[in-house]
Amino acid sequence: MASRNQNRPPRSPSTMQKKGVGAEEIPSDKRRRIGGEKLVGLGRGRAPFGALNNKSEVNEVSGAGGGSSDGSEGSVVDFTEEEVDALLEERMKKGIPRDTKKKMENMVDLIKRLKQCVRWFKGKKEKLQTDLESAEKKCVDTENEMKTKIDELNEAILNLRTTISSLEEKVAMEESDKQEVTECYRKEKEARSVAEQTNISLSTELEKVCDEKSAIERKAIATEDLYKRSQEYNISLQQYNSRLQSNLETVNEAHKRLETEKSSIVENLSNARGHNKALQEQLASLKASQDEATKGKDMLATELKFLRDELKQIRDDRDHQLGQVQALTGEVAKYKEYTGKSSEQLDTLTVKTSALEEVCTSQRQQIDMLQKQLTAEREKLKMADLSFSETRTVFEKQETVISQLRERLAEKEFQVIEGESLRKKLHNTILELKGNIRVFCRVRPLLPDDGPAADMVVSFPSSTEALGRGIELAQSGQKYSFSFDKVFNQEASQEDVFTEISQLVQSALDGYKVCIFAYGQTGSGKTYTMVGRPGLPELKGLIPRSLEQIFLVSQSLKDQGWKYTMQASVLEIYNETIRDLLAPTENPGKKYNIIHDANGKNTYVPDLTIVDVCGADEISTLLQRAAQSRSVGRTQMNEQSSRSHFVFTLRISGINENTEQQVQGVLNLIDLAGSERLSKSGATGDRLNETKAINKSLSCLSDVIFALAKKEDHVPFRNSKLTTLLQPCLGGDSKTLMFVNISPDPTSTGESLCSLRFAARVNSCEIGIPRRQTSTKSSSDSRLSYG
Ligand SMILES: Nc1ncnc2c1ncn2[C@@H]1O[C@H](COP(=O)(O)OP(=O)(O)OP(=O)(O)O)[C@@H](O)[C@H]1O
Repeated sequence: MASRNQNRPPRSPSTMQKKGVGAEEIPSDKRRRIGGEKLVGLGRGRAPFGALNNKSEVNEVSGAGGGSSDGSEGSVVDFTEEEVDALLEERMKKGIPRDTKKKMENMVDLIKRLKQCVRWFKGKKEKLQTDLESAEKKCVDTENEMKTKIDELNEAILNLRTTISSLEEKVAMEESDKQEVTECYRKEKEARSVAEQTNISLSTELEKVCDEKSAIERKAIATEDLYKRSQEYNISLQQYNSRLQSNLETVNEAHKRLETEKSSIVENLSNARGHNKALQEQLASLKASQDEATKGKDMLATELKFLRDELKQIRDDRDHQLGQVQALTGEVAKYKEYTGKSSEQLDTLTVKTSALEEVCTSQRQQIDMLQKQLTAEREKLKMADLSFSETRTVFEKQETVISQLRERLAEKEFQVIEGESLRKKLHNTILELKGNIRVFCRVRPLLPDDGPAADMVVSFPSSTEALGRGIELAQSGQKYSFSFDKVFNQEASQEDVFTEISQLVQSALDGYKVCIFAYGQTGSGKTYTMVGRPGLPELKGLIPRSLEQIFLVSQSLKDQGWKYTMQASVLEIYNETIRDLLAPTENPGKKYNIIHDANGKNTYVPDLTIVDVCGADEISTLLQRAAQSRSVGRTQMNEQSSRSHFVFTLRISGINENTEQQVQGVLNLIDLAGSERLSKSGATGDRLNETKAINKSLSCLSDVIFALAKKEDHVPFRNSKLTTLLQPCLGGDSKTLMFVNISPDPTSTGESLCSLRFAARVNSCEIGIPRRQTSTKSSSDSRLSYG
């Protein structure tokens, strides 16, 4: 503002007059300058003006002013514009008086005042002239000054422009900074609002925590004492634990030893059995030869007796004939003495005698022969007796060996039973130590429809600690490593996989709830793992193999007094609806509910078909029936995709007649529906709804597992049919195994990564300690439960 006033040229008084600027508009200092040095006379200057209007006033003023009333020209009176105008118009206003004298006086007075006015004007003009000159000079000076100033200002403007452009740059920079800052601010604002919310919730929590803290503090005092005692107890527990650890190690070693011993015993046993069999056969043949010998001996004895009788007869005959011969000889002598007889009679007698002698001789020979025969037979008998006693000794020896072997066999069998129960205990201890949910991973081989083998995305680490337990997945140049309880590569056969789970399956016979389920994306090999390929015995899956083992072992346990009964049911959960896959007739509208018993430990599905099964062959028929009824569909990922969760349940009731012990085990074998993202499944319409239902129930399953792992108060079992059904199996006291099936197809890497991440989280869960279901005879329930 100051510079603008400096630049404006000063207004000349004439200009001011032209523009009709009133005296009151002129600043007082300027008015004084207009009055000049005559300011003192301003009061007097008004006198002529007053005189113009009022004559008496003029006279008074004239009197006071001295010589001015005569119209002397020396004095200068100050006029205002109004006074000048009034002076000029006075004559017109007053008109011309008729009286000439008066007229003259007025005229003189007017002329006087006009002269005074003219003088004032002149003085003023001079003054104005001087002022103008000085003003012009000033103006020139000011102009020069202005020019200099303008130059300076131009220079300043240039400088300012440069400054402005640099400032503009700065402003642009500042603007972008500002935008960044605004963005940061917005983010911070969001973060702040989140933080505020967190803060609020934290405050609430803090309050709660404070309350809890005070409660805890109160408790802490009470607990402190307890703590001290606990510490002592803890120390003793630690000692106990270390003892247990060392015991475990020794037990493990003992177990290994027992295993080796068991295998050698089993081998010995089979050798002994073979030997026993040979001995039995030998014994049987010896018995047969002994029988033969006894028979021979009896025959010889009979023969001997017969020979003896015969000999006696012959001897009697001989004696008789000798008597006859002697009688005849006496007679012959008598005849010869008394020769009264004819020579013919003598000849006859001689012939008779010689015939008798011949008979005698032949009989003697016969007797000799018979005696020889008798001696030979006696020899034979002796020999037979000898061999009989030898055979008896051998037989007795063999009987001793057999009884010894039997004793050893019984001993070994006892050891085997003990070893078996130790195995069960150790197996359960191992499971408890590992946590009762375990995860096995299986990678299927590349199929012809998969991507090229060169792009293999799955690999298996070969380091000692990760061998058979580690898996690596490559995605976008990054490698993700996972580790599970067991990892099966593409080469693992169905039998290899089953061997690893056979112990777990067997514990269903020991009275545990066992749940094995296969999880994975569509086409990753879940059904192959669980069911296998029908019609190809070597490709049978876990379900048929498990059931075969259960029946085989249940048969072998008969020797120990165990009797088992089994009931099977098969259902599927399709779009959150239960379907009975063994129902004799199709009943599409039928609704099946899931019911928990009072303590929540057992779950039932009333009206579900339950089949009593006695052998593995029955099971395969049931599985075929169920497989035919199962809902399958086609997805982009698998031609025959299982669109439902398939649940096979075998309830096992066992009773030991020797010990009165009763066990109730449950084996749940589940082939879950494929877990794939909606985008990847390519599903639309009904298939889309199916996929949504599948994903919902699988996410419910993971929610339940994680809630259990975090030991949350509320576990959302009821959020899906699958988790409601499996509540007793997942709820803690069952043995659970999850198979995560992986496809090596490079296009499935994303899905595989999701599955592996889920499985890794499950693997880190501990959901409780498995409990054996034992009961007395009376407390058993005939309904089929899922846990
Ligand atoms: N270990 C394996 N060895 C050989 N072939 C396999 C193996 N695992 C899976 N396959 C084959 O891969 C294909 C897909 O397997 P499968 O049907 O079992 O997958 P899935 O996970 O059950 O799929 P969905 O969830 O869609 O039912 C089948 O042709 C199957 O025979």
